[in-house]
Amino acid sequence: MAGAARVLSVASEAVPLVKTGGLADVAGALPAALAGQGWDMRVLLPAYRGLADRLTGPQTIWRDADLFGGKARVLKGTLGGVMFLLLDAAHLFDRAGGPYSDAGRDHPDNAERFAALSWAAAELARGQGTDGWSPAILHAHDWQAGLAPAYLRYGPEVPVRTVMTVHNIAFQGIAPADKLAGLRLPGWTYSADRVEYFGNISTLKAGLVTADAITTVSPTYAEELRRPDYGLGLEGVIASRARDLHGILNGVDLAVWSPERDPAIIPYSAKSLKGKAENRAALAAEFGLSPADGPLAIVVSRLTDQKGIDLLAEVLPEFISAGGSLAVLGAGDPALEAAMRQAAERWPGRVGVRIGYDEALAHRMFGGGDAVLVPSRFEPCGLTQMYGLRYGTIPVVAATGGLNDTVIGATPASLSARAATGVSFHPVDKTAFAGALRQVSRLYADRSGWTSLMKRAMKAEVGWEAPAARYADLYRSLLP
Ligand SMILES: Nc1ncnc2c1ncn2[C@@H]1O[C@H](COP(=O)(O)OP(=O)(O)O[C@H]2O[C@H](CO)[C@@H](O)[C@H](O)[C@H]2O)[C@@H](O)[C@H]1O
Repeated sequence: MAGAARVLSVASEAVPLVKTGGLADVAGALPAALAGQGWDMRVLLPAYRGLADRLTGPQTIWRDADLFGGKARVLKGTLGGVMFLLLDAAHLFDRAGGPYSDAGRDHPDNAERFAALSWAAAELARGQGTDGWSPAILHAHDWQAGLAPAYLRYGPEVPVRTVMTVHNIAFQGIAPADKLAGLRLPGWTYSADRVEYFGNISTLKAGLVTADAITTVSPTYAEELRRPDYGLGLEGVIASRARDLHGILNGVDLAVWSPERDPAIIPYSAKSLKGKAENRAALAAEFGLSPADGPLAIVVSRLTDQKGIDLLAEVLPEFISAGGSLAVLGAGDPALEAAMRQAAERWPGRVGVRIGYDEALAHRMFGGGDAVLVPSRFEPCGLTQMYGLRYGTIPVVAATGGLNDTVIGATPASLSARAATGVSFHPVDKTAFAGALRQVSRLYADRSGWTSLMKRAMKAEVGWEAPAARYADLYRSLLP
């Protein structure tokens, strides 16, 4: 590359600073991978409470006396080799709770909070930073950054190209129409081909109609998004931009997710699987399980409808009576949390549940589990099935979205061709899921067949190198 091209990536969460889900994994690891391939990357995030203290050598590079109702500045600093920019605006981000909610209730001013993030991104893209750095490309992630390409498009022209990535179209950044001026959108943008969406404003739609290119996180999801049952109201917008839409699979950060060097577990590899058995015993003990002869399955997930956790509750009786055991880590919908707790009470020693969010425990679960269950109704990409591949924790997935693109389901043909890396089922319902679990129990009973399956899974390419190269190609295609 002639001189490192500059890219400003904008998101509401990114590892290692703040994470509530897969968006953070991607918004943190993709820029790091691209920086490794020679791109000059910066990642803009809100400075939620306490975050600014974690940057090394923070420097102020932008100030605003009134950013949606208060003083703001952008701090620049590095962390883990990545250049982060933090939008420090106490009236918007220095508060109790998580990035989006506190005690289960959304922050009431989320529209303004993330409009402010997008506004600051657009200002930096316009060269307003005081350190002389301005990007050639602005890369916006999900609805929280959707207004950034819109502010650029609807304001004075600048030579900055924009990319909008959809990690989950179910979150659309809906705000009431009367917030238009409050969100600094000109009146004329309230039309069906701009930010208006069924009588409201959608910040995701704003990004989708204004960005130069759109990406989503798997080829199958890119196809699915054109259909009403997956596009969830935005299918028309997606279809109208089909030529600019790219499905690029996520990767896994192999520095964090590799059984050979994971400090949370006893290390093992495809060549030496001994540690896996020790991790399994430790995991069973940690969850108070005494597994029978069948597989020890794990679930690490938000407990929501999207993730098909209600189906899990329905198929458990048969799986348990066939000798399976289950360890669940997750949080989310109170009814699904309760269903998981009930399962643990009903099958003590066979089902163990931890409600909460625990990164280290997630590592121990992938280290010790035999199979990871991902029965999602829709899944833009999904990361846990890829962790499963890496750790030889066989993914059992619904054949949708990225699950379909990353796991080769076991069939007589794929098994005899030695291509299978997991088990997949379709349609996403109780009957098909139960059938998949029967298949898992059968495959597991054949110990040498299961070991071959594990070894093959562990060799699947799931790192960031190839996906980052695809983003790099896309960026290059946009540059003048
Ligand atoms: N209780 C818990 N404790 C510890 N860790 C937990 C946890 N619950 C979840 N996690 C972790 O959070 C991440 C979840 O990522 P996913 O990609 O599976 O789904 P998510 O729906 O959040 O992401 C959305 O964005 C990503 C990124 O593009 C897409 O892959 C995905 O399909 C889309 O729905 C994983 O790293 C997982 O290990």
